[in-house]
Amino acid sequence: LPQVKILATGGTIAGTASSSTQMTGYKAGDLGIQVLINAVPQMKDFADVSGEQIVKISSNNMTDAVLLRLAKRCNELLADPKVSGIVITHGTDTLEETAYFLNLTVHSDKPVVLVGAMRPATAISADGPLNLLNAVKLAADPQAKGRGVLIAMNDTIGGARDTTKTNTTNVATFKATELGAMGYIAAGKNYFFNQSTRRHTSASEFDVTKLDALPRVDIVYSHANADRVPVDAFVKAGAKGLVMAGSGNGSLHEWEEKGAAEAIKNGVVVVRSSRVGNGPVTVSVKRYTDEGFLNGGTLNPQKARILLQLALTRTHDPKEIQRIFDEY
Ligand SMILES: NC(=O)C[C@H](N)C(=O)O
Repeated sequence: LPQVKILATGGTIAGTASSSTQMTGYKAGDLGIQVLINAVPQMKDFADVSGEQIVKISSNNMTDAVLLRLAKRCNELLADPKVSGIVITHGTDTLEETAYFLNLTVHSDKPVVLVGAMRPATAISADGPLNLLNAVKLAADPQAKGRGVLIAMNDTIGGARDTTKTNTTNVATFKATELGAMGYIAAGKNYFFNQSTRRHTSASEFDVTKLDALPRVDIVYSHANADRVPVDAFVKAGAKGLVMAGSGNGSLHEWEEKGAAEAIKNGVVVVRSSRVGNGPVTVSVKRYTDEGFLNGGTLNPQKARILLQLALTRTHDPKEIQRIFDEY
């Protein structure tokens, strides 16, 4: 049987509540990985499974330090020819960020699959056990090789780059709304249809082996009447980069634009992204390009932040960073 390692970080998939009907206000990350493995003995028919507890957190509390630990551990484990794939159990709130981070920092074609749950382990119709079984089968499936980091949730295979959490509580929350799912899990099988054309895993230039911290990058959310106060505060806090969650095609209020343009002059790298959720942020108003703003493409603000952090570990040259945003 293929060897699949499960790295556990907590989340609702390991969450417990005081009754089977309690779907909110539960304790995320309560159960250890062995309890989750014991609850799904069916996994043993498909893979030789063993677990490792990395942290036990609700994923809204994810940190750069844990991301780095996960990437390093994945690279170590996948370098072992005996290991076929990795599953990471994770809270759903920031699962897409961890998935994209690993998509850029794991240098292997072997499958790495992120999985979580929307209902705690103690809930009626808990979604965790089947999601976990699906994730392990996907990590053991040679078809899943070379596609970048995957997300297995609700019988759907999502790609790390384009999949996002779209609903606060529903089990059908992970979607790549316009770019689409990579595939389905149906009748016990994995079916692949789509693939990302962007660089990832083995083709990625990012190497975190020697890093123990990441550069500070903050997200500024645009809105009517937005001024420069958040930009100035982040710059003062030491931000090396900013992602602007602009309106529409990365449009900024002229008041916040002024602050951000000044930050660029002082060496902060500023990427325009969008709060809209679909479509590329492109060169729009020529002035933005003249002021040195970079275009975030189709990455949502939280993923643009991850890519900008990694880009800043390699270069501060805006041209190079725009090249990175165009390729990943
Ligand atoms: N469904 C979940 O997993 C939500 C939880 N707060 C988490 O992200 O850890």
